[in-house]
Amino acid sequence: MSRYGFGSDGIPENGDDAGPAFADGVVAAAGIAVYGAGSADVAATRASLVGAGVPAKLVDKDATLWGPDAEAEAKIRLGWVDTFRRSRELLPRLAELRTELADLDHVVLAGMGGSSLAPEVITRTLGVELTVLDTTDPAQIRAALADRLERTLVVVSSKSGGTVETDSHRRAYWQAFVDSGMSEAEAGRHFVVVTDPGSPLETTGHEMGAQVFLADSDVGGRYSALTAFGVVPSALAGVDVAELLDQAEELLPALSEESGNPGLALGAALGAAALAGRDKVALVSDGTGIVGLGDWAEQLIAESTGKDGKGILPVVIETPDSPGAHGGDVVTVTVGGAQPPAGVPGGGVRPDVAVNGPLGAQFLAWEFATAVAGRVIGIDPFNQPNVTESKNNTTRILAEGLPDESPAFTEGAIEVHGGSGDSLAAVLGGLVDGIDSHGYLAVLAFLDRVGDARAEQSRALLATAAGRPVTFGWGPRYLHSTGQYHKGGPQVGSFLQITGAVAVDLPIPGKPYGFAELQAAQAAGDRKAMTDRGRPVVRLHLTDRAEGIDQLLRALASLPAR
Ligand SMILES: O=P(O)(O)OC[C@H]1O[C@H](O)[C@H](O)[C@@H](O)[C@@H]1O
Repeated sequence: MSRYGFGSDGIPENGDDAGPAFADGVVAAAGIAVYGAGSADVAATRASLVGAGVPAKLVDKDATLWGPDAEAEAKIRLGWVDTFRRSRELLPRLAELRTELADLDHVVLAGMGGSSLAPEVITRTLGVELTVLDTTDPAQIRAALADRLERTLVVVSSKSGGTVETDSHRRAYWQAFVDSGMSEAEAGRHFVVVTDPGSPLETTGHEMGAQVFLADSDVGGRYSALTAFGVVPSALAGVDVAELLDQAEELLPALSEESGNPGLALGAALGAAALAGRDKVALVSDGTGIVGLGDWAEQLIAESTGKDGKGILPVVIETPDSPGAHGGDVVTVTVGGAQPPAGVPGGGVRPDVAVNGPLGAQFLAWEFATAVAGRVIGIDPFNQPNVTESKNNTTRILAEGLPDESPAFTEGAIEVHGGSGDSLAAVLGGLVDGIDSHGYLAVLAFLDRVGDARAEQSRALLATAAGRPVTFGWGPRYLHSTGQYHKGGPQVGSFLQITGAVAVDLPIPGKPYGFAELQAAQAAGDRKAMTDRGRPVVRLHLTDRAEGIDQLLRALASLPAR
C-alpha cells in the first residue's frame, strides 16, 4: 500500500486488507473531504496534535500554539478563524454600493499577494469578470487603463496601505480618470479602498472621496480570503459572497474536533510529510469546479512556512496532465470543488492527498491546515521575516540607479546574464544540471501576465528537463508570496529570472521613476537577494518579448528529458 492510501495507478486501494483503507483515509465534514491522510506517519502526527489539544485551542485562538517567540504575533493574527462572522456585516453596504455604482461594471482590483489572490480564485471559480492588477509591467497596466475606463471601478486593496505597486496603480488610475476629463469628485467615485484601520491608505481614500472599507486588522494578508480583502472586490464584481461565508461557517465546528476534522487531517498530512523529507507540495486542480486555488494556497503555504531554513514548497501544476506532479520529495495534492459520489478524486493524477469541497470551506480548511503544519514543522506561520529584503534592495536601487550589467552574450532576442556556457541551451542545461538533489528551480518572470502569458509554458518544459520540482512566478507578484520561501526557506533553490524590454513606459504620477524603472529595480533587487545568498541565478533579458519567448521555449524543448 502506498504511504497515503492510494494505489500506484491512481485508484484508491480497496482490495484485501486494504479494503477499508480508502474509506479510513477520508476525513470529511461540511462538504470538505480530505482523502489519503490516513497513513501511519500522519496518524502519529495527528495523535500528537490531538494529545496537545491543538484543534480546539486553535479554534479558540490560543496564541501559544507556536511557542513563545511566535506568541506576540499570533495574538493579533488569529482572527481568520471566525472572520466570516464580521464579514457578513459588510454585505448590506456592498449590496447598496453595487446598485449605486451599477454604471461602473468593469471592476479592477489593485492589490498584491494576500490583497488580490483570493478574489482572483473566487471570481475565476464562479466565472465572474475581475481584472486583477498585481504587476508593475507598463504594457499590462497601460492595457488595463485603456480598457473601458469610463465604466471602471478600481478597488485599491492594501492591508498596510504602503505597498508600492498598489500605491502606483492608484496614482496611475487617478491620473487617467482626471486626464479623461473627470472632475476630482467624479474620479473619487470610481475608487473603493480596502485597508486596515489607521493605515495611510485609509486617510488617502477619504481624501480621494473613495468608499473606504476597513478590514479585520487581526488577520494577516495571506489568511484574509474571507475578510473584506476577499469579500469587497468579489461582491462588487458580482459574486454572491454570502454563500462562501456560509460554507466556511459550516466547517468551523468540525475544526475543533479530534476526529472528522478535515483541516487537522490536511495539516497533519502536510506537516508529517515535510518532517519526513517530503517538503514540496504539488498542487493540482482536479477539474471539478475550483479554478486557481493553487495560486492562492501557494502564498499561504510558502509565506507561512518558508523561514528559518525550513518550509514547504508549493508547486502549482497547471493541469492534471502537466509534468512535475510527482517526485520522491513531493506530496501530490489535488484540489477540487465537487467530487461526484463514489468518484475517484484526483482528476487523472495519482494524488497522495485529495481535498475536495466548496471554495469557502476550502479557504478555511487550508488556513487551518497551514497553521497546524506550521506547528508540526516548528515555525511561526504568521510572520514573513525575509519579505522586506528584496523591497529594501529595490528602494536602494531606485535611489542609486539600476546596476550597470552587461550580458555574458546575446543570442537572437535574448541577452544572457549569469550561468555557464556559451549558448542559451548550454546555459539552461547547466542551470538544470546544477539543481540541488533536494532542490527546486523557480522561474521568475518580470513580464506582462496577459501579453506575455506564453512564458508560463517554460515551467512544464523545465520540469520535464529537470526531473525536479519547478515553480513559475510572475514578478513582482511572487515577491509577496513564494519570495519569502526563496529567501527564508531551505537554501536549495536555483533561479531563472526573465525580464523584458519595455517599448513604451508609463509614468507613476508624483514619483521620480516610471513603472519600467520600478519593475527593473524589483527584478534587480530580488536578484541581489538571491546572489547574496550564493544561489545560482540566470537572468534572461528579452530584447524582443514575443521573439524571445519563442526562442526560450524552443531552447527548453531541445533539452533532454530526465
Ligand atoms: O496588503 P498589503 O499590505 O499591500 O500587502 C500585500 C502583501 O505584501 C507583503 O509582501 C506581504 O508579505 C504579503 O503577505 C502581503 O499580502
